[in-house]
Amino acid sequence: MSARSVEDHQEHVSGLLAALHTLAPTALPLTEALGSIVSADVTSPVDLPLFRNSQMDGYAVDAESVRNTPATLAVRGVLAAGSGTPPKHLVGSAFRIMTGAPMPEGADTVIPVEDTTGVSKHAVTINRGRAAGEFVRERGSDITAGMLLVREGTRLEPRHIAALAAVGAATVITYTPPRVAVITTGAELKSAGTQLNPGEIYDSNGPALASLARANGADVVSIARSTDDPDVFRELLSYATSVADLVFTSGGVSMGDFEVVKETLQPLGAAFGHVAMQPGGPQGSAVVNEVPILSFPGNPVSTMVSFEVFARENIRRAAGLPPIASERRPLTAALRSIPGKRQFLRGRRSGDGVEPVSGTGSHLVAMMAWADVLLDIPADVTELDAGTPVSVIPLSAWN
Ligand SMILES: Nc1nc2c(c(=O)[nH]1)N[C@H]1C(S)=C(S)[C@@H](COP(=O)(O)OP(=O)(O)OC[C@H]3O[C@@H](n4cnc5c(N)ncnc54)[C@H](O)[C@@H]3O)O[C@H]1N2
Ligand code: MOO
Repeated sequence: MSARSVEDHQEHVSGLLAALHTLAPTALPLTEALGSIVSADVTSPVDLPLFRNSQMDGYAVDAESVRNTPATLAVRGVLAAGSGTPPKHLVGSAFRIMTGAPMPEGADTVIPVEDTTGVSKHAVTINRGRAAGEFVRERGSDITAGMLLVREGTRLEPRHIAALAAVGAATVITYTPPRVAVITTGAELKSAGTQLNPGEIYDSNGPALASLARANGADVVSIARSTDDPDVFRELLSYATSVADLVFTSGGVSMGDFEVVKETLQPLGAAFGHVAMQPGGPQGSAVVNEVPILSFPGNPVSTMVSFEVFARENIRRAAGLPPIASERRPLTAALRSIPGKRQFLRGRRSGDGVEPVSGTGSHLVAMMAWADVLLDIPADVTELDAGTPVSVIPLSAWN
């Protein structure tokens, strides 16, 4: 691959990842669906309430018969919630009725038990009348069949689960999170929490890429680390492509003597080259066992910026998440930028503006933790005065 602009490489990567957008949706049992993203509008198959029922424990009557109180009425029976097909109401009589019980056909009002005096099992005195319709929950007064219940793109919260359950949906159709595998490379890498020998460092790209993928809706199915031995890398790659829809690698793509990613993937038809950006210049991509591989440079900031610029929006779209829009904010301080490369500098929102928070070095992983945006500086810009509006890319996946 010859040198490319960021836009050209974005287009190339989006082409490689096109299959992520056609993953078949998943039908999830409601009890497992919390937090998943609904992949198509859900309309209600039924009216809610399903039938006309009482809002109170009391007596179902017709309003007309209790207009003048006190009024003593014959009680024809007791209706509990779940009590089946409702009986017919006879004008001037009452049924004792519980909250949620179907209203007798023809009754139009419920008198709460507090407003009555029991005379006997078969008679009641109503002490206060009510207007027709009071304390009656009409069929369909919440939602009617065919109305929109949950919109496509909704992240399911408990209240959505409640509504779906209420209309009798046992499952909900959700986006299938793309499965992502991460392979970091480098003989110098150890896991956090272990003892380092001289020259070794902790692997931050594994946790970084895995959590970036997860935060943007992916299902991270494997995180592995390879030495610089091509056989080890090949084996990890073979496993990763058997379980994932997309594989990220980090490191081993530049000009050194031990570039295991490049060495292994190039014979398989991978493209390696330079993208006119900093950080994240060296980039590789391949398709192995029909699975797209994105090979990011090993420097920690380069890896994270590569994810943000090339992978994030593709994963979000596949997962059903909305895009994260860039913002325009005035710089709080002047800055300089390298000519010929699009710069993604680390910045932090400050009031309505944005301040640069780090040097340009792509090893400055701790400084990046202070940033909440990337300042997106075009390739042809070398100097910007304080107050100049710049495009900024939010880093947080959670809004
Ligand atoms: N002669 C040249 N050297 C380099 C060039 C170049 O154009 N000519 N480009 C530089 C740039 S820019 C970058 S970015 C890096 C990319 O190098 P690699 O992708 O081959 O990455 P490594 O050499 O494996 O590692 C680079 C750096 O990052 C550290 N690293 C690697 N993996 C991890 C990890 N998982 N966690 C934390 N840190 C990691 C590694 O120790 C190195 O310090 O190449 C430049 N060189
Ligand atoms: O392209 Mo590298 O990412 O600048 O350090």
